[in-house]
Amino acid sequence: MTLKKSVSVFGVTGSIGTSTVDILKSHADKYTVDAVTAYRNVDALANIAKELNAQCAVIGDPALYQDLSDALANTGIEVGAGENALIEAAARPSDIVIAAIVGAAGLKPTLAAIRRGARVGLANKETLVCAGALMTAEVAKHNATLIPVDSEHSAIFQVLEDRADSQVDRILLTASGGPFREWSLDQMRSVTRAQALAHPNWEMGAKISIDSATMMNKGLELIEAWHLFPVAEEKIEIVVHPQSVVHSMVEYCDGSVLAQLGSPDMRTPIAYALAWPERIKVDVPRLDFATIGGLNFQKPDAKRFPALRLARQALQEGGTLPTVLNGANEVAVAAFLEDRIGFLQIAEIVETMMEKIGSQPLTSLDQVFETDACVRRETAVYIAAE
Ligand SMILES: NC(=O)C1=CN([C@@H]2O[C@H](COP(=O)(O)OP(=O)(O)OC[C@H]3O[C@@H](n4cnc5c(N)ncnc54)[C@H](OP(=O)(O)O)[C@@H]3O)[C@@H](O)[C@H]2O)C=CC1
Ligand SMILES: CC(=O)[C@@H](O)[C@H](O)COP(=O)(O)O
Ligand SMILES: [Mn+2]
Repeated sequence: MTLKKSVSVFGVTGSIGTSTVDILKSHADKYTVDAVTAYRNVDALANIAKELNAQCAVIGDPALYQDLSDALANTGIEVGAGENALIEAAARPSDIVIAAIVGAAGLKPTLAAIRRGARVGLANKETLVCAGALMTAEVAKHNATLIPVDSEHSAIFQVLEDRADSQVDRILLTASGGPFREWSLDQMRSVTRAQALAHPNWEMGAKISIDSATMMNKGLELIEAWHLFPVAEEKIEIVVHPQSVVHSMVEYCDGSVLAQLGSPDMRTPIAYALAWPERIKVDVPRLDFATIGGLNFQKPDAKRFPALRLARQALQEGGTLPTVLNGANEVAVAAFLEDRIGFLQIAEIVETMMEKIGSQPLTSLDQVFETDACVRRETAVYIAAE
């Protein structure tokens, strides 16, 4: 009989969070649940905490402490609220932490889990974009384990094994191209919020859906891949693959290309991060190749999707530039979702902030937090003045 593993889920009310809940419920013989967290969604958090028999529930917004306490009264579930409570929850001794908070808000709790040597299933790509080198150094220092949950990075992780950089010729990061893959720049000028949120293949939270539509998601994933896998930046290529069936590929020095394929359903990579190095059964739709018929691949269009160029520039220049790119993008995406700016302005604003703020050598995590806060302030001021 194998011992059950305890799991904490940060961002449990979100798209990745609820897919994780689904797997944990169907494998209750293998996993217990320690901490679950959300930001403002008290009712959903309380219901999930009760359903999973969690030990502890934390709400990010400190003003909602009493609401959560009331919702969990007489359950025996510990309750916390605010950023420090999120960090404390990550420091609790669960075996596995699924890091699925959206945006740079996920950085500090993820860091706390890494610092106690946990296994972290990382969905929160912004953590690696903002502070990749510092985070991977923390992983090594504390003997933590980082398992990518992002579908492309899970694919690469599954086919890369422990190959040395010298044996890898290319990492081929696949991109759906998003809802505007075939739209002209003129058409893209008047994109609505609803059109941008309608991803062709994946059901995801609002922020990453907009990132997919601008293809900034693939830019963030380029930076994420570079931090996760030991290859030179120029060996990471982005290829548009509209079906999102091939989740990414690795080309080796002998010409072999290994790919991981599957239905576009995040329960597969989440389950892999939970069960690694084993696999567990997941009830996802299976691929029917005869019905799919064909798989297509094409070059991304850097003119219509400037976010790709900006992300590669941030990766090449390094320092705090990826932090600037990420912070400006988060603020611009929020402004687009509130109908305060147009779709094409998102990348324009990111580019302006990268030029305005520039890059400093990366020295400490405190510097990352300060840069992130400064970029957010300046981007908000810039948007308000536009
Ligand atoms: N969705 C997907 O398929 C994929 C997502 N990812 C990455 O995973 C992460 C999560 O994405 P997704 O699940 O789509 O996002 P969602 O918006 O669906 O969920 C976000 C979660 O984070 C919580 N949250 C939001 N803001 C804060 C904050 N300031 N402090 C604490 N918690 C917060 C939300 O709580 P509340 O509900 O209370 O607001 C919610 O639980 C992102 O980094 C994304 O890029 C990667 C690959 C695929
Ligand atoms: C499911 C997942 O991993 C997302 O990051 C997805 O890849 C988004 O699709 P795009 O390829 O359109 O960015
Ligand atoms: Mn992805």
